[in-house]
Amino acid sequence: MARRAPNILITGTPGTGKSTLCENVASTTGLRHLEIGKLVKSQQLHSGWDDEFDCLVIDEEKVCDALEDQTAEGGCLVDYHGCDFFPERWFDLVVVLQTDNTVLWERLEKRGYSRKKIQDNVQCEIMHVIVEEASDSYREEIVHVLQSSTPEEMEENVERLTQWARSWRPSS
Ligand SMILES: Nc1ncnc2c1ncn2[C@@H]1O[C@H](COP(=O)(O)OP(=O)(O)O)[C@@H](O)[C@H]1O
Repeated sequence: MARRAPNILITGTPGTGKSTLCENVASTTGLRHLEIGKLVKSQQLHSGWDDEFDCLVIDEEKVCDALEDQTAEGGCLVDYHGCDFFPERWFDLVVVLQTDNTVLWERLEKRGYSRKKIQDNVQCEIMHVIVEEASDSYREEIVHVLQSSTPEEMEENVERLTQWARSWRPSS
């Protein structure tokens, strides 16, 4: 079945601005913002708490099952800090957000994360973990890495994705 609207994956380390970008693009384009972290909690798509990493252990299969119908229809903005377990066929565009390490540290501190959790996430950003995951999981031509350290960059990213979504046409 052909999609009527594009599906976009917005990924990146926690704190890089995925939710903010998605909320803005959802309001300019009408695409649906699917925040996987919230869905995992509200629909219990996990297998408990990981004490070491201080987060829920998501059940990737259940998450994919829960999203299958919506992604088949199209028009989804999927927001998650990981990207290697979604079916490749779901997405027309994959955006990886990146943030300056010091800026990211401050954002995560404001969020009240523990020192260890901040260090783990900033280390993940320094090592380009999500960029590599996206490059390993999707075709090179649909993966775009965008900077998200300043409000100006956020504005540019919203504009860019809005234009991209508006000019997208289903492939025949
Ligand atoms: N490009 C940016 N410039 C300035 N502040 C930003 C930017 N991106 C995100 N923020 C701020 O950083 C915090 C984390 O953003 P959020 O969208 O929740 O990140 P994520 O969904 O990736 O965890 C929020 O307070 C948000 O306003």
